[in-house]
Amino acid sequence: MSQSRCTLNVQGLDCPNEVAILRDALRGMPGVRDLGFDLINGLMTVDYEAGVTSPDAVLRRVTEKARMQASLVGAAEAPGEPQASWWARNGRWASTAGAGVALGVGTAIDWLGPRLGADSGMAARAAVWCYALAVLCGGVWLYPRAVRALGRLRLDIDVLMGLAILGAIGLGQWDEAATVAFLFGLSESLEAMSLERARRAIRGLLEVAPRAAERIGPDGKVEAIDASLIAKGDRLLVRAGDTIPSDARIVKGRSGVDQKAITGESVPVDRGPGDPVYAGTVNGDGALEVEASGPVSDSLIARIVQQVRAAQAGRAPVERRIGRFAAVYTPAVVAVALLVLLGPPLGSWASTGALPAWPLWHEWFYKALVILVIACPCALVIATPVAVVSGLAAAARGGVLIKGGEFLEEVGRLRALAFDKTGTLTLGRPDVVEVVSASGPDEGGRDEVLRIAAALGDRGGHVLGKAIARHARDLRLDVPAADDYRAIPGKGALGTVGSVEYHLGSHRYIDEAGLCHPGFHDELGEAEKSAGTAVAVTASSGPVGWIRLADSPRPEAADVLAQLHGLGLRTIMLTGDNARTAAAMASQLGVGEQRAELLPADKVSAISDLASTHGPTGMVGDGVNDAPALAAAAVSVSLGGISSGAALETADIILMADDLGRLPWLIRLSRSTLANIRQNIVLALATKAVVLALAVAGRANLWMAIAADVGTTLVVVANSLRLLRTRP
Ligand SMILES: Nc1ncnc2c1ncn2[C@@H]1O[C@H](COP(=O)(O)OP(=O)(O)OP(=O)(O)O)[C@@H](O)[C@H]1O
Ligand SMILES: [Zn+2]
Repeated sequence: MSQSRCTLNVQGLDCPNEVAILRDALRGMPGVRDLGFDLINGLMTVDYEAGVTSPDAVLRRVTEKARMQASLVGAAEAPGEPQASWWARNGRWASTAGAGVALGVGTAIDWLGPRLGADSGMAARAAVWCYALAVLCGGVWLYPRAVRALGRLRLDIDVLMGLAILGAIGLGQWDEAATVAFLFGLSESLEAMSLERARRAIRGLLEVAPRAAERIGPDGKVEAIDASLIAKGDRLLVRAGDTIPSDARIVKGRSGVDQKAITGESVPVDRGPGDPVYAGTVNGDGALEVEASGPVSDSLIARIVQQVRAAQAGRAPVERRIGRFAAVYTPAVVAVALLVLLGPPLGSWASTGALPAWPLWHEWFYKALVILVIACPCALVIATPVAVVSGLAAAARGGVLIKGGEFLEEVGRLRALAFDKTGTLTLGRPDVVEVVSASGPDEGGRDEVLRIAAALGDRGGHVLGKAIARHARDLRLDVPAADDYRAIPGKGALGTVGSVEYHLGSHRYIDEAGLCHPGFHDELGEAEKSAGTAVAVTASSGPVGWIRLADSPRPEAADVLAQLHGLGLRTIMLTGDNARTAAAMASQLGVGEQRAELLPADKVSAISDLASTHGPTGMVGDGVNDAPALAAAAVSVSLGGISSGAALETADIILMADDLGRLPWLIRLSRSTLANIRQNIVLALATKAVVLALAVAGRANLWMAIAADVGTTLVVVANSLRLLRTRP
């Protein structure tokens, strides 16, 4: 039995209310493991045991038990506009408008009737009919849901509003009941509208790949096809200025390609035959002929969109905390309402032995109704998901892929950031700058050192070894094959060349292996003072020579580090390189702190050590050989998502471009998201507190309470959507 996942597009899934209904409907269903909800896109993901249940069974359960319209969404396919009926799309507005008109007419009759000399009794009756109509229209969506929620013994917004309307009618205040129904309908319509806007904005951000493509047939004829039909190996024509329809390799042509859709940076990158290009990126001035590397659904941009969707569906910790708060908040406010309703009469009963007369009850009952309305947690509950989703989408557009709301949240809380040196702070492309033979300064000795080092380097995947092998080949030396190759991570490597065992590695490594000689030791020590990294080459009989390699720092690194310091973060460089080289690089870049000569396991313990001294510590690496340290950090960031598939898998956050430039922006984005959530919560709570105080004092009426609730919800959503406009 295997774990599978399916996604359902559920109509009307935009409030925590529906989440509760769906959870109830699927509770206890055999084979259903876990549910995820994406309120912005109206999606529900279901993790289930294939073989025990199926997507169709889940879908049936949703339509039958939860009575909600739903459809299955293919994994790769974008959940496009749902095929909704006119009523599903415009029903809310229509019924709200109906309620508004009825309310307006009722108020007019109520007010003008007697003044125009009509029979006041008749005018009042006519007005009540209008109000009743408004109550009916404004609440058409509400009543069935309220009844269903009551059936499940849930006190949700629908029940609270239903009670408020019913209560007002019970008090004979038809005008109030009508106002509540109308305002509630209006709030739902406005909320649905602003969520739909958010939905569209996010879809627009992420769905950049074109839907059409031009395929070149074997006969050379060009045919227009739907992008979804592209298969691996198809020849495609990409005209100048066109968006590239799928990930591909260039066969013919040369052009500047704008990779903004993926990296967030609008700089044309020169691309020619053999180079990869990606779906969603924009071709410059040259026409290209490319060979598709797979269907559009496998493209990098599709994977990014899927990741962002999955991240949106997950719940950030703040969101969970708010959910827990709301679970306490609503019952607490309802308790206050009961207290306000029952406190005074019970008090007077205790002192006089009789319950007060009805007219007195009237006032308390009304107060209690107002408080019930305040008990709605909607503005509070919606505050976080919209902010998080907007933040995730803004990040994706800026070329930063964040795998979950929790990481977006966490990265703003970091106190320190550790960086791997090679490939992260440096370009990771070292060049050989000096070769010295232990046997003397003649050319033949130097070539021998290079040939042996290259033979070993060729066998392994270490950047230094590979750089040496490349250098030897550039010099047209013939590099022998090494046997019995073995790498010792963080130290070096050994192997036999022509039946002699050789070692290639750090000075520390050959010292520890007892392969160093006093004179060589001092010379190598001197060499280590110069820029770069010196690696020693030794045989079991003694030193052969050393090779010094230099790696240049990333051009943006110093500036990025300075900006991070400006944001109050500590920066630490972690490296396996020797202490001198590390110190030189650290001071050149302005890194706050550095730790050198670390073995891979030391990097992991360095992370936990930093976390205990500085607080939450993140780690930035290239995802190639620093996976354990990345996994140990509070948040891991890797760079170069566009050039290395590995980077996409290993970290929580991926800078798609092959540079560090977005790092300070990411921190700022995360902090503004957190600030945004805080503002929303403070605003929602403050409005509620004010209205609650007014209500208890008898100074608030129903429409005020609802208007405050609706107003806050709208302001909160609008405030969150501001994050979408955060650009690097
Ligand atoms: N396969 C190898 N070939 C040559 N030298 C090696 C090899 N493996 C390790 N070394 C030596 O050990 C040192 C530390 O290696 P390690 O791989 O931990 O760090 P690094 O990749 O150079 O730097 P960083 O830790 O910043 O990524 C290197 O500087 C090098 O001197
Ligand atoms: Zn030594």
